[in-house]
Amino acid sequence: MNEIMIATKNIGKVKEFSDLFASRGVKVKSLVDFPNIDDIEETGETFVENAKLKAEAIATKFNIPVIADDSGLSIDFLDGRPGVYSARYAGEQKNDRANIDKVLAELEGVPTEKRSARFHCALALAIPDKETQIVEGTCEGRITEDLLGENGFGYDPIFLVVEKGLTMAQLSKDEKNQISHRAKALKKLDKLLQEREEFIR
Ligand SMILES: O=c1[nH]c(=O)c2ncn([C@@H]3O[C@H](COP(=O)(O)OP(=O)(O)OP(=O)(O)O)[C@@H](O)[C@H]3O)c2[nH]1
Ligand SMILES: [Mg+2]
Repeated sequence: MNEIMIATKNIGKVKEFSDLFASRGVKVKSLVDFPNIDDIEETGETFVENAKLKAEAIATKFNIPVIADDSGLSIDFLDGRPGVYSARYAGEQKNDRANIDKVLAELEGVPTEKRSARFHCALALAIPDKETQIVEGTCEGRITEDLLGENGFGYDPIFLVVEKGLTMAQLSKDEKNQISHRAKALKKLDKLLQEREEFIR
């Protein structure tokens, strides 16, 4: 395999997948190059359901193997929210800063030990006429009280990676790509891709 389509319009994800796949010698294409394709409605209740429906819709449309990523942040104090609504938590405009502000407002006054959270990533690999394969990865952390760092995307500036003492946005892209929910899920997908190489050529 030397090229893979990722069913996403999220530039942050595209950049991370490009870096993650570069070390595997695989070029990443995405829906950013196909702006006329409508967003696929995320009607699932779980990351897995949404990843599956995005991957299968685009694999059918293009008749090629496709990976989709459905991911988000689950905060324990908020009973797992924003969860599958992470991208649109503060509204349909999908504004990272507005999403962060909403989370920080909801956690105002909540003490450090109650600010635990984790990122989830479900990846679905859909290959026309084959059964869709699913893998998942998580990354544990804690929500800070202020934004710190410029790297990454989404909620990275308020997600403290406790063992590093830094937010995800303070890590370099290589550091994030060693520990992130996405990187962990992709490692699992690697195994599947190796096993299923014959399907992808
Ligand atoms: O700080 C973060 N670091 C991450 O590593 C990360 N991964 C996911 N997220 C959040 O979860 C939403 C995904 O929602 P999502 O899977 O529906 O994607 P999306 O709607 O942005 O694009 P698409 O792939 O659906 O086209 C994103 O927008 C972000 O808010 C992250 N935040
Ligand atoms: Mg989405």
